[in-house]
Amino acid sequence: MIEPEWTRGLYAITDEALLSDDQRLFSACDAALRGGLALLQYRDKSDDGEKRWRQASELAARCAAFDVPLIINDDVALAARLRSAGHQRVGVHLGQQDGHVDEARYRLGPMTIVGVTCHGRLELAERAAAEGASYLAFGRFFASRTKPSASPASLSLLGEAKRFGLPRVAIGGIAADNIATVRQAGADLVAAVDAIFGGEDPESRVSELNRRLAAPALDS
Ligand SMILES: Cc1ncc(COP(=O)(O)OP(=O)(O)O)c(N)n1
Ligand SMILES: Cc1ncsc1CCOP(=O)(O)O
Ligand SMILES: [Mg+2]
Repeated sequence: MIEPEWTRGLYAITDEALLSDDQRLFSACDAALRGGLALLQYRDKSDDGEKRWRQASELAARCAAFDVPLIINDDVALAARLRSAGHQRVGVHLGQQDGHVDEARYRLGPMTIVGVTCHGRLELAERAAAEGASYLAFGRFFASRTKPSASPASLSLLGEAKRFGLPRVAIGGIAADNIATVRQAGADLVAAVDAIFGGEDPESRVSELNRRLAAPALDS
């Protein structure tokens, strides 16, 4: 089977503190998309529904121009609304408290990308795979400025999770100096907030991360 484009590479995640208004958010995401992303996630933990709809719809259009799927963090209803508005390549990322894969699939359609947080636990990955997740996200692997409270995960998990046959995402404190480590350990996708949006010039940051990601993993 030919793997879809989105199953390997860099996965950028937005942050409302780093990208605090529409102009910053859209220009940083455009720059990151130009640098070369496999996926972009809209992660906004506010409860401002009007802002979330406005920003997510604009990002969905921008992602479509680059043929990159947009993943909505936490919010199946927002993803469903975007899909109803014609944004077909919109998926969702679910944490352990964010709802069930089968319900998300029912609302969003069978081909939708539904990613699941598995922290550092293979039994969560096993369950998510059985429920029909599209990818399994593990982490955090390093200290994270964005989410310092995230529980730590061990790198060996990435190799062990190969048996589920789904793209493995590594997240948490990943930057230019450690991205090759998670790739070598088996990550198919590498997710990052701060390393992409935590400073100037997301396009160069993404290009540099992609350059370092290009080394083949030991298990592929
Ligand atoms: C790709 C990816 N992996 C993990 C997470 C974390 O999801 P969750 O555990 O639900 O925590 P919040 O992001 O909602 O704070 C993620 N968002 N994306
Ligand atoms: C959402 C999330 N879940 C685990 S770590 C993390 C934050 C990742 O951000 P950063 O790449 O800045 O560590
Ligand atoms: Mg969540």
